[in-house]
Amino acid sequence: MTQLAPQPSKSGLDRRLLHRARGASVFIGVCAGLGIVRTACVVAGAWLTASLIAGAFAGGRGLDSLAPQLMALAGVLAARALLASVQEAAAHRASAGVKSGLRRQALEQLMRLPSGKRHTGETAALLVRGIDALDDYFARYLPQLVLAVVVPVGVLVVMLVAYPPAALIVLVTLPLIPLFGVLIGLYTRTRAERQWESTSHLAHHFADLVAGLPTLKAFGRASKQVGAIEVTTGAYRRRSMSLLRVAFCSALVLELAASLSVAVVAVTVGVDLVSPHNSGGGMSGEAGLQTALLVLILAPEAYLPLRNAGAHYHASAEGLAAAERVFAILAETPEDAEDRQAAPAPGEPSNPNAAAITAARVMRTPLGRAPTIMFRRTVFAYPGRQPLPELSLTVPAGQTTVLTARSGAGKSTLMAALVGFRRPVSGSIAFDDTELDDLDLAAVRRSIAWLPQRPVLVDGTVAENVRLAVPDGASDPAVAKAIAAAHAPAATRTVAADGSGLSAGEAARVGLARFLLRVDLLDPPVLLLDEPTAHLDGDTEQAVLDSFAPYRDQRTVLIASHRAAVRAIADREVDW
Ligand SMILES: Nc1ncnc2c1ncn2[C@@H]1O[C@H](COP(=O)(O)OP(=O)(O)OP(=O)(O)O)[C@@H](O)[C@H]1O
Repeated sequence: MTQLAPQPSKSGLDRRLLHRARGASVFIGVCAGLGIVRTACVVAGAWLTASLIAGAFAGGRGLDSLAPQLMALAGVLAARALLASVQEAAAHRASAGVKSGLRRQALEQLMRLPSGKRHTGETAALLVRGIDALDDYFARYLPQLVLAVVVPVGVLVVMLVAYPPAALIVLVTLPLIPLFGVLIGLYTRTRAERQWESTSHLAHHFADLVAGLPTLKAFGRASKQVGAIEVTTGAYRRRSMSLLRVAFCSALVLELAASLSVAVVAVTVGVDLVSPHNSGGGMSGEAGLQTALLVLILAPEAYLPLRNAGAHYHASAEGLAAAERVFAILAETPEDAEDRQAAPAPGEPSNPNAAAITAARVMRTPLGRAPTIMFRRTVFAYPGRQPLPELSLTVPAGQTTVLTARSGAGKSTLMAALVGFRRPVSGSIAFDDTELDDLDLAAVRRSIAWLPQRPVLVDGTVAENVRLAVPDGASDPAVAKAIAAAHAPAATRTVAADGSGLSAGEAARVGLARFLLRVDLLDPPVLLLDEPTAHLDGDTEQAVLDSFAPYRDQRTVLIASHRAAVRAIADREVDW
């Protein structure tokens, strides 16, 4: 089983994030390049400012002789501003690329994993707001982190040449900033995780509440939810404030450490300037003042990027916590997801063959024409429930088999297992003589048309809903043919995702039209229909079954139904 627990990045540089993000290494290279130019600008700006002030005050030079230096200083300041905006633009571009890449990978992975117990609201919050929060990491923290390496080194080298005692003080005090930063960061990380938990919980709660609002109103319970929302939002507020508190305190600590260090440098330089013989620094006259000013201007610049990196780390903590969860999804295998959704309750049997089955999985060709389907001593189990009774069943090739077992016996579960959305905890499922676990699941799914008991609808027209049957889309005439055969509502009628706008029978017929379109266009050899006529009146049911008759020919058809009209078309009925 894959480790799903978050793995904190100790360095503040999340390697998995950079590895996953295509173009991130180019971005870091650009940041480093810009950082070197920026360091040169910082040093040049400091040197020009120092020589201007020293020239004017100690050298007594006029505006005419200082004009070239003033022009150069203006040029350096303009270049610095330009660099900052280029860096900002590059950072936002890189961040947008990383975010869309992560979203795409996560969505593709979610499509590959079996539908399970993942909460829609929580997943939506993770993929939208969570990934958006990475902006702070890529657009702010990462560039500062690169600057925090490049700028202090450049500044230290210049200070070492200009005035070694100040360089020594900066060298000794500079590590205090990252040290405090790491200590505070470790503390913040847990809080950021908790904060993200609150965000997910809130999103999940709201999504559930909105979905269930009609039912709550019908039972007069809607107003009671106000209290529950107050509790959830209260927890969210408290955690946000606690995270902000830590962020403010951390900024204060880093600011204090940097200010005290600069003060020590200033005192040393000041003392040396006043009494040059005391330290042997030889700071006197215009040159001495220029050196002193250069050191005083450069000293805060050495600490600034580190302080900024510390501050931006807090802003990026939420994005990093969300990224951990995205990585957990990306690391998940279909077996993990199934374990999560079908883990046997304590005391229930587990599937001892699971590891062997996974290891032996091989890619085979799609199913042959109308295969025989066999369930051999198959047991399904849902978490916290008694396993369903063991089932052995043969669905003969090219025939229509109707399952008439009682409600709750496991008919829908069995169909979901044939398309790989459920795995038995013991026993096996085979198409002809090949076990499902030895077949390529994607190919198996292409060979099956499945009409679930409650077809999923999306916001849009009936035609758009029907067209979802095939990945590559379908022509208007093909959609119209399927709609007519299923006696579904007009193609232009609008449908809401919750089914409102259509009666239950009409929604079922939209699902049926989608199913028939898939059969028409993909010609799958296996058809699974779960209660296809449950909401239809007798006449419509008969008309739908008549339209369906040609599709049954030469295919292995499995239908779950108790309806007499459906049972009448069966070659075989099975009850258990
Ligand atoms: N997601 C789930 N979590 C927990 N238990 C489940 C889940 N889905 C189904 N079950 C349980 O598994 C059993 C079989 O359910 P299933 O829907 O397969 O039965 P069915 O024969 O299709 O029922 P019906 O004829 O009413 O549609 C039931 O007891 C049901 O409560």
